[in-house]
Amino acid sequence: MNDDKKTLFDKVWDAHVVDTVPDGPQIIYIDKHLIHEVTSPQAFAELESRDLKIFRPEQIVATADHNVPTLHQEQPIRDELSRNQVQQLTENCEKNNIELFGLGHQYQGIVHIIAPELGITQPGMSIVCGDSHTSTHGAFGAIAFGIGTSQVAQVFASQCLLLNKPKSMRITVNGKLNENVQPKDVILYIISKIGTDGGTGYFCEYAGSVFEEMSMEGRMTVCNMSIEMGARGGMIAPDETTFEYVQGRKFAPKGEDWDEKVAYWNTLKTDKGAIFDKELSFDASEIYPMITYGTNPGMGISIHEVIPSPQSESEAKALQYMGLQAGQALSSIKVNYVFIGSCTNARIEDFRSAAQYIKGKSKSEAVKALIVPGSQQVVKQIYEEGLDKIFNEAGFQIRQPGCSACLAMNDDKIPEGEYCVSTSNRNFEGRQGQGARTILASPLTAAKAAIEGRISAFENLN
Ligand SMILES: CC(C)[C@H](C(=O)O)[C@@H](O)C(=O)O
Ligand code: SF4
Repeated sequence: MNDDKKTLFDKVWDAHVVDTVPDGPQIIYIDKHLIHEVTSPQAFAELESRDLKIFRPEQIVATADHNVPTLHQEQPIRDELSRNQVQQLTENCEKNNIELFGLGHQYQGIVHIIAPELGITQPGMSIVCGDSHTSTHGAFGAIAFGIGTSQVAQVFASQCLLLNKPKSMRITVNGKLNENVQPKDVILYIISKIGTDGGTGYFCEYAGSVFEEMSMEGRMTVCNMSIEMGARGGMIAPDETTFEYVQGRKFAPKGEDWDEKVAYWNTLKTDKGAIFDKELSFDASEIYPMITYGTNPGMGISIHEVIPSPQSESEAKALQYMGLQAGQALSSIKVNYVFIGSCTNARIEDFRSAAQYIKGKSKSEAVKALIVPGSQQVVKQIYEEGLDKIFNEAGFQIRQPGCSACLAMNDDKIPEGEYCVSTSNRNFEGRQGQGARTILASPLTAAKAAIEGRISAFENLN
């Protein structure tokens, strides 16, 4: 074993170890704690019941995203449960001096979209949130992962977590991506190959030319879905692309502090010869635009393939739920909804790529098409760049920021039995509404499905 050689994960982890239980777990310091309205109330209540104070409120950032409506956010929330949760978050933040970007705030949005865009997410940090898609922030070379509500309380009280170090895994993708392949397709492809438990027990580093050449927003899309292959989190070594993205953002380091940070961040790379517990590699040229046809994100195929035969009872059940049959062509599915949004794909680049395709076209009459920006800042960009006109002219509806139809926790639900081509990350039974049928895809593929009312391959594949 090459003990002196460290992985990117080791370097960031080791820098956060406060104490080690001999042959046991370690106490890890947490730099940033993100919270939202769904998983924080019980943790606040626990602290209160034990008469404990929030240890470092200045390291916590809150937003309201999961159950907020995406229409008329300026009005009181109609749904009682949602209204109470959002109200409770506001009260808890006020009481405990926690920065809240709540409804109506210029920085409000999906927690995994706002932290990076505000420069809160930085390389080398440890970041947690009571939310599984916290893995998104790993795109910056941070150790970022979702935690349960009792751990949220632990971090509130101590700014630390007691953790066992996960195993290490590296996924390398080299080569040149095919035309119309987006970062979403890369991660859907990986999950279709390794399955939804391929990363279980591991923290995954993505390496290779494909990720090196990818934009920060694309890297976030990839890391976001690490959790869907079972990994604790995913990360990508910070580089010039990362620094350029972070520099100048509201909470990014400035002046001398910036130079010092960049010097440190430059050291955050896996050493040559460092050993991973598991290594996988894929060839970029084999990746085509992807879609899912089942009820887990691993049930994915290239867009020009037909629905495969089920390999297990659960796959057969998934096909039944989806109303699909082995051998069926994707083009025969009548698409009812298209949802471009969620913490996977609701950043400006996602909307730019969709708008570029949509420009001058009209959506199919059979399709309801929703554009749900990930944050107020993304909304602003959409209007500044004139993308709103493209979407409106094509018959797409632009909503206000929130998790929206990614999960059926707010008003944006897909009706039973209907098909939704969605840029979100989960296609579980009932995820978008009871009986709703979710087909995961990239923003570009989703935009195309909205125009055509069906799923079809891009020209270069015909
Ligand atoms: C509500 C929250 C706990 C949940 C998660 O942890 O991921 C949600 O964000 C999701 O995507 O299912
Ligand atoms: S957008 Fe979807 S996946 Fe992301 S945090 Fe919200 S509910 Fe979870």
